[in-house]
Order: sequence, then structure tokens, then C-alpha cells
Amino acid sequence: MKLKFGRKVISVEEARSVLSEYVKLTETEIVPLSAAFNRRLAGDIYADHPVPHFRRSGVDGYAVCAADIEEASPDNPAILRVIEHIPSGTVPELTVYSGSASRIMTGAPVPDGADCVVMLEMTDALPLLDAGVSSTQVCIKKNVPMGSNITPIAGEIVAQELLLPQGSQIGPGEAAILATFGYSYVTVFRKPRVAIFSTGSELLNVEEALQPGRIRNSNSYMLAAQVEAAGGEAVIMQALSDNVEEVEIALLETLAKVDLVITSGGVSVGDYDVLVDLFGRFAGKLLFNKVAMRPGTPTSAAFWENRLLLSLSGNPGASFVGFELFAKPLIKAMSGSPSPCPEAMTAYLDVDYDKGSAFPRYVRGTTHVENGCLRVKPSGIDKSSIMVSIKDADCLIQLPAGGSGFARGERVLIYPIK
Ligand SMILES: Nc1nc2c(c(=O)[nH]1)N[C@H]1C(S)=C(S)[C@@H](COP(=O)(O)OP(=O)(O)OC[C@H]3O[C@@H](n4cnc5c(N)ncnc54)[C@H](O)[C@@H]3O)O[C@H]1N2
Ligand code: MOO
Ligand SMILES: [Mg+2]
Repeated sequence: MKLKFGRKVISVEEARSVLSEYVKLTETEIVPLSAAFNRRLAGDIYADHPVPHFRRSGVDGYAVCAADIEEASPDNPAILRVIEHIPSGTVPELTVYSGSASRIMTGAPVPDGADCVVMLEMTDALPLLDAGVSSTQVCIKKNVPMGSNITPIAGEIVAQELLLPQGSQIGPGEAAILATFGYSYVTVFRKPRVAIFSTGSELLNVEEALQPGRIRNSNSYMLAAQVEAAGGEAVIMQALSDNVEEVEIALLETLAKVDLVITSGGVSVGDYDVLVDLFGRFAGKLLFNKVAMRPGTPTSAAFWENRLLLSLSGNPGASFVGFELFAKPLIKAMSGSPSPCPEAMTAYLDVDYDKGSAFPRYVRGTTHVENGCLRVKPSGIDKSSIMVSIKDADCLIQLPAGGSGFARGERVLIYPIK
């Protein structure tokens, strides 16, 4: 009665691959650099000048000719005449010649003629009265090799070098590069807009008082936080009842306005599992409706009105895991990530896990480091109906199907999620 169509189980990897065929990059937009953190670049960034673009002093001290101080030591200091003071941000006017030195600050351009900079701590300044003009000379007590404390032109970055490829996410290092090259505005991919619909007649709005048999809608807010963490813009929609017409109208009204629609609930075999009813009558294309995973086995997806619709199981744990496995890679791919799928690490199980499973499990896990090794344990009671432990999960532990469980100390794959 309920299933108007069958359910063919596919693997998590197959489901991801099916979804990836429908990913469209969002269009680009220009935003101030200060508003671009965590966004992804819509084009390659090349260096249009070398860094540094002048010979840069790395220390406060004296720019000199290395040949003049070859023999310098505390007992045999080289005495040089100071001809100029060079603060950072200025351009030296005089060329250093044999027998002379220029006082120079960290970050200032090294004057022509000088081929090393001696740190201030290795020198003593001496007053000098020369033909009635007050001047200084400097005593250099150490020899330093040619090139010391000078970053040559292009010592850090060569002109025309590829600095940041398209898709780079703007973190602290990228922000520093963009600022260095004068990008006060950057062209990035627009954040994918993701509409979130919870379904279920039992759901109350967050501000509503508890009622017998009814619960507050927590999934919409959990999923919205996940959307934002994945780089999307979450649009929390009014939760829907188990009425299929209502769900159909609401989704049809919304699909064209966003890049992705996520629903939670109503995908199992219950009498009121409304997404199942919808997929039995809608004009879209059902992509899958069963995934070899636990939790979230009934996770479904469709392509409808030119948009992806991802329907997650309603149980909070299943919604959370389904989002991490499927929605996060979609949002990342839409916003330009070249590697949207999570990458596995290995960790050692910190507890016995004595449940086998017909399908691979994705257990919410909490990691810690012990004697330099990464260890992991389930974040709490490992049931998809349990919500309270989600806050403690920093990874998903992937436990293969079959068997009767896993022993403490076994190596397992984990997918970091924070
Ligand atoms: N006979 C069977 N029953 C169930 C099966 C099955 O294979 N055979 N699968 C179980 C599994 S596994 C899961 S997961 C759930 C999937 O259920 P649905 O996706 O249909 O979700 P609902 O029935 O709507 O809700 C399940 C559960 O989650 C609560 N929920 C739903 N939405 C929210 C929300 N927005 N915020 C907080 N909590 C929510 C809902 O009240 C239910 O308790 O089916 C099992 N049953
Ligand atoms: O989706 Mo259910 O959470 O497989 O347990
Ligand atoms: Mg159900």
C-alpha cells in the first residue's frame, strides 16, 4: 500500500556520485575582502608583481658592503661612516660605498651598493665631529656574509606565479595573499541558498509550548547550522504537516528560489511518511530512496523542477549524518570546492562496539589524542533517535557492514566533521 515503487539499495559512494551529476556551480559575485572569509575564489589569482618588490631588510641595523666587514670582530671592529637613515616606507637616496653604512630599519629598502645588513646588536654607534658637521660612525663587531638579512626582490613570490587556484577557500593565509596583491574586493562563488523543510504533524515551532505527543522542531535548526558551516545560506522554512498536497505546494513554490532543498522526515514506511507519497506522484525524477548506511537508510533524493531535493530521515541522528554525507559535499561543490567529499583518517577505537550491522554504520564519534595517537569513541548512545549527543560529535566513525562488532584498539576510518 505504502510503497508505490520499490526500494533499491545503493552505496553511500554511489549515492554521492548520482548527486554529483546534478551539481551546478552557483554564479559569481564580487564582495569586499573583509566579507569574503571562508568563501571560494571564482578564478585563479596570479602575482602581478614580485614579493618583495624591493630588496628588503630583515633586521634593524646597518646596510654595509660585506667586503668592508670581512675581518670585523669585537677586538677588531670595522669603523664605517653613517651616511643615511632609512625608515620603513621610505626610499634610500644615497648609494653605500666602501667605508660607509646606512642605518636601516626592518622592512626598509636596502640601499644600492650595500650587500648585507648587520644587526644593531652587533654594532656600536659613535659620535663623530667632521668638519664642524655632526655625524655618526658605526663600529661593526662581527662579519656577516654577503646577502645576510636581505630578502632579494622576488625572494618570496615571483611575478606571474599562480598564487591561488579557482576554488581556494579564503582563510587567513589566502586573505593575506589577496591583501598583499591589492584585492580589496574579490570575485567568489555565491553561497548556495538551501531551503530546509522539516515535515511531521507532530512538530511544534520552537517558541510553542509543549503539547502531549508533540515535540519541537529541532532538525531545522540543526540542519541550518550545518548548512552555514558547510558554506551555504540556510533558509529555514515553516515546518510542514504530513499532508502530501501541502508538501507538494510548498516544495514547488520554493524549488526555483533556492539552489538546494533539504527535507527531514517522512521517508520511511510509516502511514504518514509524506515524502514517500510525494515521490509516488510527483513529476520529478527519483534518484534514490535507500542507501546502504545506518542511520539514514531511507535517505532519498530527487531532481525536480531543475533542482536537487535531498530528503533526510527525520530521526535527528539520521538527519545529522545524512547531511554530513550528502548535503555538505553538495553545498561545497556548488560553491566551488574542488574536493567536496570528506577525506578519511584513521583512529583507534577507544571502546568495544558490539553491534554488527547489515549496512556500514556512520557513528557519531568524539576523538581525543593519547600518547600521540588519535582515539575515537561514540559520542553517546548510538541511536538515530537520540539528539543530545550530536553536540559532542567531531567525526563520523565508519564501521564496515557485517560481523558482530569491533573491539577496543581496532583501527577504524573516521571522517572529521568539525
Ligand atoms: N517499520 C519500520 N519503521 C521504521 C523503519 C523501518 O525500516 N521500518 N526505519 C526507522 C528508521 S531507521 C528511521 S531513521 C525512521 C525514519 O523515519 P522518517 O524519515 O520517516 O521520519 P519521521 O517518521 O518523520 O520521524 C522519525 C522520528 O524523528 C522525529 N522527527 C522528525 N522530524 C523532526 C524534527 N524536525 N525535529 C525533531 N525530531 C523530528 C519524529 O518525531 C520521529 O520520532 O523510521 C524508523 N522506522
Ligand atoms: O535512518 Mo534510521 O536512523 O536507519 O535508524
Ligand atoms: Mg516515518
